[in-house]
This record gives sequence, structure tokens and C-alpha cells, in this order.
Amino acid sequence: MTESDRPQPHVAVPLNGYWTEWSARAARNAAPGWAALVGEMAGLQDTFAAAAPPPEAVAEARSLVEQTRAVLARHEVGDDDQWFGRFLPAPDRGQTFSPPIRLTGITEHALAGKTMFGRFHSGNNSAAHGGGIALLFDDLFGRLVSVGDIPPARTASLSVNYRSVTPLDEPLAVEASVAEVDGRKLYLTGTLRHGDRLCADATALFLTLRPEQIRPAEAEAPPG
Ligand SMILES: CCCCCCCCCCCC(=O)SCCNC(=O)CCNC(=O)[C@H](O)C(C)(C)COP(=O)(O)OP(=O)(O)OC[C@H]1O[C@@H](n2cnc3c(N)ncnc32)[C@H](O)[C@@H]1OP(=O)(O)O
Repeated sequence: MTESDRPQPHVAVPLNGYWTEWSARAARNAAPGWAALVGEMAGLQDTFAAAAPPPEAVAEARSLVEQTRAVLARHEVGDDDQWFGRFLPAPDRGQTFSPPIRLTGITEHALAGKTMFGRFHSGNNSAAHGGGIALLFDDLFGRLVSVGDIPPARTASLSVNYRSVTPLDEPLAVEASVAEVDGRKLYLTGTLRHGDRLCADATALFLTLRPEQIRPAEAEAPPG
């Protein structure tokens, strides 16, 4: 393990007001243990992808997953009220879609952090799936444009260059920065490295939303 691979504490993004309210509402309402359940689900995805079980284990696992779905389905809510993905200060944001990003350095115009792809995001030959890498960059850029006073923004375009294979189960370093701001247009750049090796780099255009494009977080219906 190199010095740069040693665990460093996660730094939560200082969110703009919109995302602060959006996130705080989920944190207020979420049942105790929700964050741990999210971690268990992420672990399940990796374990599922890596497993080649015999028939009796397939049947047992399927039954258990069916039971779990039935438990959760009894408590389905609309997406305004969901908790999934809304724990913005946490490395995984409370979701299992893209790999957690442990942020280690944040300024108004740049983020740095650590991440890792598991078996769930495998493409082939122990390499991360290219779509998973694009997802990682979109998520990273989404965090970057949520820092400070930037209004809510959406991805208008995202371009990824795959420079070398991105390994699974290895610590990876990510960086993202705002290269240029032109009115509503935010031009972003990012890199993904394994040690000194560049695995991928990306550019993106995010557009901050016009007021009429934003659904106020505080206007969302209360749960229950
Ligand atoms: C802590 C964690 C927090 C939060 C963490 C969250 C992490 C997750 C983040 C995920 C982020 C996403 O994936 S967001 C979801 C994916 N993205 C989307 O669904 C976006 C779908 N598209 C749209 O909604 C729309 O197209 C918009 C909002 C992007 C733009 O529409 P608009 O607002 O009407 O803007 P429009 O007038 O068309 O364009 C404005 C200017 O931008 C230019 N423009 C528009 N699109 C493009 C384009 N693709 N490429 C080049 N230029 C473009 C136009 O030419 C124009 O230039 P000029 O004439 O002014 O010079």
C-alpha cells in the first residue's frame, strides 16, 4: 500500500442550500439502520456477481431475496419520499448504483477522493465496465457541482476516454475540477487513476437549471 492509498477520513461536501434540504429531509425520516441496509445491499450485489452456486443454494438465495422484496414492497413510496440516494454527505450517498466515493479533498472548484469497483461493476477480464466508469464520473461531477452556492445542475454531455484497464478491488484515486464557467455552463474535467497509472479521464458539460426547471426541495410533500 502506498502512502496515497492509506485510508483518509471522508470529507462531506459542503452542499448548496437546495441539496442540503433535499438530503436533510431523507436523514430526518429514514429509519435507524437504513445506512447499514444500503451497505448490505451493495455487498449483496458484489457477492451475487461473484457467486456460481449449486441449485439448492440458488433456490435458497432466491427465496430469501423474494422475501426481502416483499418486506420492502409493503413500504413503497414515491420518489419524492425515497431515502435511497439522498444521504448526500455519505461516501455511498445511501445508494448502491455507483461505487462509494470517499472524498478526501474539497474546494469550491475541485474534488479529490478514493473509490473502488467490486465484482458488481465487472466488465470482463477483471476490469471495470466502461459504463460503470462513466457512471462514476457522472456521480463525481454531480458532487462537484453541488459544492457551495452553485444552483442545481444537470449533465448535458459526458465524454470518457478509457486510457488503460481499471482494475477491480483495488483502491483508485479520482479527481474532478471546474475548468470553466460560462453563464449556466459548467465545463468539468476529471481523472481516474490506479496508483500512478491513468485509467480514464473525462470531460463534461453541466448546465445549471433555470428557476422554472427546479422543483423546490421544501415544496415536496411530507411523508405519511
Ligand atoms: C453530495 C452529492 C450531491 C448530489 C450528487 C448527485 C450525483 C448524481 C449526479 C447525476 C447528474 C445527472 O446525471 S443529471 C441526469 C442526466 N441528465 C439529464 O437528464 C439532462 C437532460 N437534459 C436536460 O434536462 C436539458 O437538456 C438541460 C437542462 C441539460 C438543458 O436544457 P435547457 O436548460 O433548456 O438549455 P438549452 O437552452 O437547451 O441550452 C443552454 C445552452 O447549453 C447548450 N447545450 C445544451 N445541451 C448541450 C450539449 N449536450 N452539448 C453542448 N451544449 C449544450 C445550448 O446550446 C445552449 O447554449 P447557448 O445557446 O446558450 O450558447
